[in-house]
Amino acid sequence: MTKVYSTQPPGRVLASVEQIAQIFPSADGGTLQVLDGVNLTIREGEIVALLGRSGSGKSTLLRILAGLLQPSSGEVRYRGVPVAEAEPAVAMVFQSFALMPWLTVLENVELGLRAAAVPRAERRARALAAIDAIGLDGFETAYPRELSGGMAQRVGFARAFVQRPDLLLMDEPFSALDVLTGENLRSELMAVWGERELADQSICIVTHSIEEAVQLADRVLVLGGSPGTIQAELPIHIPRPRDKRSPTFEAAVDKLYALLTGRPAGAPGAHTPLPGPLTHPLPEATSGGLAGLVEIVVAHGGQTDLPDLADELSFDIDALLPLVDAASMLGLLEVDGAQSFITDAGHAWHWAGIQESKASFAHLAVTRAPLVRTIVKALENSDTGTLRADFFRDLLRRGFNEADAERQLTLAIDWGRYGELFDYDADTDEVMLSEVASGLASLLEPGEGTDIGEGTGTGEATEQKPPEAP
Ligand SMILES: Nc1ncnc2c1ncn2[C@@H]1O[C@H](COP(=O)(O)OP(=O)(O)OP(=O)(O)O)[C@@H](O)[C@H]1O
Repeated sequence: MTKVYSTQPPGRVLASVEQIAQIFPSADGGTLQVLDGVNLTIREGEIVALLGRSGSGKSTLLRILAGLLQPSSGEVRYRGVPVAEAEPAVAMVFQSFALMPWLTVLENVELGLRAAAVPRAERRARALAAIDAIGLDGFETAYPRELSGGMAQRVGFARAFVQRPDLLLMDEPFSALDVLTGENLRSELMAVWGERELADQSICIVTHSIEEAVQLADRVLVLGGSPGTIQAELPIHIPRPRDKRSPTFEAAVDKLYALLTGRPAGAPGAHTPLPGPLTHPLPEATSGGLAGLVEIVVAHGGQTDLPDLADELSFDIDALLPLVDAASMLGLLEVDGAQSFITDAGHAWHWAGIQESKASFAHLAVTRAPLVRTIVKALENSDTGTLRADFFRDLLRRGFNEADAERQLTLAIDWGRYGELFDYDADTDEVMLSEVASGLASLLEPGEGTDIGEGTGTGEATEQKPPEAP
């Protein structure tokens, strides 16, 4: 029978990180602070989920916890002893499976034991038992290329189990799988883990899925902010197996949803940077997606419970997050906990004719979306109303990596084009101001704050720096 674990009295501390900060070199030769002042403990026998949005530093924190990455400052301890290198009692499962393509399933599973110099016969016996436990019998001689994603991740689990770790670290292990395969493997993992005899084995799983966190964890830590810190902790006292439709499950999802969408604790404060493109990135939502969300909320009478809406649309709730964030950044929706309400601006935008709705979107984007505002302002301050897109890419790379900077620019161009604020010519790689935007100049007086692109000329914009760590 499956062991029903935790929500039991906490065991002894297995692993802890104290005051961790992580600073990476960024593409432009500067630095990018990903984590700051992170503290967490993992106790024997508990399952902890690290929940956060993309880029919040979850994987970085997990690698630090595993001893695979030395933090810029702070300390990692394992059973009270500072960790200086990869911790042998810790095993890791990766989103990308990370299998050796030239080795068979059996050889992949044996690999860690080989490195630990476990004798051949014991190695083989343990690997076969782990393969058996995770339902891979018959695939021992297969190569990774012959396996489906779900089977490949089973190898990832077997490779971790075979080490008999005290702490299993998992970095979004189900997110590369289709929904059904992921769901199935998640339940099997819990069954296999639950059958194991040792009561002190722990799991720390990184996820951006609220439901996955509630499904698996005894405790959910919400990582967020820039740089990332632990912003909230929610114990999940729901007996296993957990029913997604139960009121307690739904209440936990709502709570986490509110924590993820809410303002970081303590904000705004004296050290809170002014809203700018680097501190307030555009959420991943197109103008078309925003129109769809507003349409749906209007159809629900102007108010909807977001987890219910996700359910209704058969979406994982976190798929809605960027759309909801974008709608609230633009003032089209207001979010209170898990409830969202259409605002007057949202109503006006929805019911207006095409030209009018574009004009009201333009107004909202210029006044409320920092990157759109920065682009309009920089274009206004150039003689020709045209600038190379690289100018904006360079600015964005002060706070984002290459791919995220490009995504931000693409989103801003989509919003700018929809509002007819500016256009982009892919042949010349130039961004051009439209006439509509010129009329919005009065909205761009100093004082409303952007951290790049503010000032009277484009030269000044390049001198702006990413926000300093408080
Ligand atoms: N070795 C590195 N060098 C430079 N930057 C890095 C490095 N590793 C991570 N980063 C950057 O740190 C930030 C946080 O990355 P991380 O992978 O920890 O986030 P995450 O929350 O796990 O995101 P996701 O859910 O998208 O995987 C990102 O901007 C990433 O590009």
